[in-house]
Amino acid sequence: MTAATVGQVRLFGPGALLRLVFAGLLGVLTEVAGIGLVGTATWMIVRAADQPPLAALAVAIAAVRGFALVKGGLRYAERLAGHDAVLRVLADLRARAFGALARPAAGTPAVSSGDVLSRVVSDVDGVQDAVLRGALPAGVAAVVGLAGVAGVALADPAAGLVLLAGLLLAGVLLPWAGHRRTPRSAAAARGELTTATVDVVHGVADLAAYGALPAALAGTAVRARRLAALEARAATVAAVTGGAAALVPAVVAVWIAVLAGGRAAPVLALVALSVGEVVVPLAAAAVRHAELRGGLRRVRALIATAGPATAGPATAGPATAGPATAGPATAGPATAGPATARVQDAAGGPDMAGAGAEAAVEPLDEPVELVLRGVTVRYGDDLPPALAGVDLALPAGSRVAVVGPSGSGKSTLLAALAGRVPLAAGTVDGMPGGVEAWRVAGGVFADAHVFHTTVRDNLLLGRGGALAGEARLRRALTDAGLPEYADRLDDVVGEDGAKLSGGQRQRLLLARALLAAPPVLLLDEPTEGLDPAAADAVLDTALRAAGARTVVVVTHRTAQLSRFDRVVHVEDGRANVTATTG
Ligand SMILES: Nc1ncnc2c1ncn2[C@@H]1O[C@H](COP(=O)(O)OP(=O)(O)OP(=O)(O)O)[C@@H](O)[C@H]1O
Repeated sequence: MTAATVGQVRLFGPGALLRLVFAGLLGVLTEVAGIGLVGTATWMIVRAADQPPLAALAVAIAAVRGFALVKGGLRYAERLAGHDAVLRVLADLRARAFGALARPAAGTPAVSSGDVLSRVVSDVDGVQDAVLRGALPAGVAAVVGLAGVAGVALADPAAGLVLLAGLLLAGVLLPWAGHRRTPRSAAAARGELTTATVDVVHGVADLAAYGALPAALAGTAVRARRLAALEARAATVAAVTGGAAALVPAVVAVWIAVLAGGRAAPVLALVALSVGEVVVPLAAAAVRHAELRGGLRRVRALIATAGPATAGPATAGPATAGPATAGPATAGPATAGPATARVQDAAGGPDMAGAGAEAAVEPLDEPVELVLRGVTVRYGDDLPPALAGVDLALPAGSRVAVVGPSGSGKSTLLAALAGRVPLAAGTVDGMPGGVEAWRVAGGVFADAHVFHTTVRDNLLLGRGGALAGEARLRRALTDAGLPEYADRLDDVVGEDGAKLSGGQRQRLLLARALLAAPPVLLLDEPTEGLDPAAADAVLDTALRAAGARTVVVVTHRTAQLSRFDRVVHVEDGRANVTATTG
């Protein structure tokens, strides 16, 4: 998808444009009624000072009443028409955005669900602001401003010139300056933040299991602060330019009052003030438009990825929902990912050094013997125990297979060893003092998550985010049976490994666990998704790579059992240990 292709995507069709023009026309009439009201009322007050007969003021009195009534009615109609047009545009845009997501054209790059959330919700909603607070008021201001200048100039050319100068300053110069000074990257920053947040929420168990949660939260906080800083800057620019613009009509009115003199002066001054008020909101609207610009482009880019079947509903007129085959939608947050040291540096927050240092851990090298005594785990008071009084010794360096029917408690046993579930009764003895449980026992759990970031960053989670030499990363990948990614460390793997096959995803998780290398390596079905021969080969290399560490593997493959010293049979939350002959 080229920039030109994206640029050609129309956000609304001719039908919506007609409705918007109608709303704009009502807006112009509303403002004219307002200006007429102010002008007539001022003239009437000035004239009343001469104490003329009431009949001389009758027409003016009727006109004031008429303008006031008409203005209220027109304002209501204008709001109705404007919102109706915009809400139709939004409904249509959402349908097209969902259509593009449901049936993307061939070759469309994947967008993370967090980023999609940001595009479909806040970016599409931004169109409402862009139209109602930007395009419509700008159109109305242009027409009313020109008509106002012409009217005032007819009565007093010098006053007309002053008004023109004021309108150019408040309605063109200040909005232009505000537009230029507003940071453009807020929409992309918002997308990055939602992507990172969704990733952290989905991967929170893994982040906790590898002790990387504080760093990930710190990284997300940095993105949040960055977005807040961009929004604060935009708000400051809007306040400064909007405040300056608000002063202009008052100065213009005083100037015209002095310039015109006589009875016409108050009428001209107040009419000029009313015309000036129409352009004042444009300064804030320009800043808002600058903020929304990135979002609007992202919406266009998303719609441009629609496949041929989703050329949009009949009313949409998306002329170019054509073949989109290359390039990411926008400067997308493809590598938001968990907060590793590298990502944090890029984000540049002040507290990142601390978070990175906290994350820098080396694997524990001491041998550990864990012993479970009477361990009972319950997931709810009214539920039967998932583990019921399990006794199990895991000598240092032992190789233990855990087998049993589905739902028998195998994963819960691993969770108990890793300290991931509270024990209703019993103890896990042998944990070295002063060391977090995740550094002693960890690995691949049933709910393991692959982060929407690079292969490298996914592996580094297994080192608590600490930088590891490329050679170690490559060896972990090779040991886990994923050598094809040894030279692709910077490939982004998609949301929860969407760009990997099921088997590759599993091997990436295994590589992460091998790199973390805790003294007790827990692997919950690490070769799931591989064919039997590949599963056996990967298990062999993984067991070899684990060296002197204890390895506990949940497996359904009885053919693999000969590789273990002992087999734990789990049934209804109870464990029976048998030694193997292999
Ligand atoms: N978070 C949870 N909340 C409630 N019940 C749970 C939870 N996790 C597991 N259980 C229940 O605890 C029991 C043991 O589950 P566990 O996941 O340990 O079994 P498993 O042997 O690993 O199964 P599988 O081989 O299918 O993965 C099951 O009855 C399961 O329904």
